Amino acid sequence: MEQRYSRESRCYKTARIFPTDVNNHNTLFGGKLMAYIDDIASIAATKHCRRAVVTASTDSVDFLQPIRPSDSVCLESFVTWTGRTSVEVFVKVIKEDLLSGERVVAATSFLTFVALDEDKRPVPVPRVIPESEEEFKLYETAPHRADMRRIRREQSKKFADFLTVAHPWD
Ligand SMILES: CC(=O)SCCNC(=O)CCNC(=O)[C@H](O)C(C)(C)COP(=O)(O)OP(=O)(O)OC[C@H]1O[C@@H](n2cnc3c(N)ncnc32)[C@H](O)[C@@H]1OP(=O)(O)O
Repeated sequence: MEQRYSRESRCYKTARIFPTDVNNHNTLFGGKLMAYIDDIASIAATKHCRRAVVTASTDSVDFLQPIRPSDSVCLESFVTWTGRTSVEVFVKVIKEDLLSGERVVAATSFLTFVALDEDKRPVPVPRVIPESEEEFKLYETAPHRADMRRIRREQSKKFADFLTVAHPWD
């Protein structure tokens, strides 16, 4: 079975916070950060699988600290765990006060991507191998998150079956 190190999927993105990126609290708009997260996570997933991938779920996004226009924001992303055809990707968001240099973890996120073959069907992915302390911690705790995802997915499907597809104006 093919395998790859977590570091082989690692990628980074650093950005300034522009006036058009902030909300009415003058902090980074959550939707903007989520777009950055999905973007960088999809790159990490693709680097690991070297195939087309789709986002199956954004499992969690925890906004831990507000990000201000005086900060830069640095996102780091890598594959932490693999199922048969899916990969779990972790994104760490570090904000840095550009004048003082102080850095804080401002947000964390887990996402699941599924690799697809040429016919858009799920296809097996290479196994991931952790190396650093952080990668091991994320790898060891992943089966629990995968169980939670499976339960949530089943609940989601049942809930979707219950929901009406009628438009409110029908
Ligand atoms: C990069 C982008 O912007 S993509 C755009 C947004 N994403 C999309 O449009 C994807 C829409 N969804 C789909 O196409 C499908 O639901 C797929 C491809 C994600 C899954 O297809 P399914 O037919 O349900 O596949 P299947 O049941 O075989 O599951 C395949 C894998 O996906 C995982 N999976 C499926 N749905 C979810 C979910 N909601 N959350 C987490 N994992 C999931 C399964 O656990 C399985 O993983 P495993 O093989 O590692 O055990």
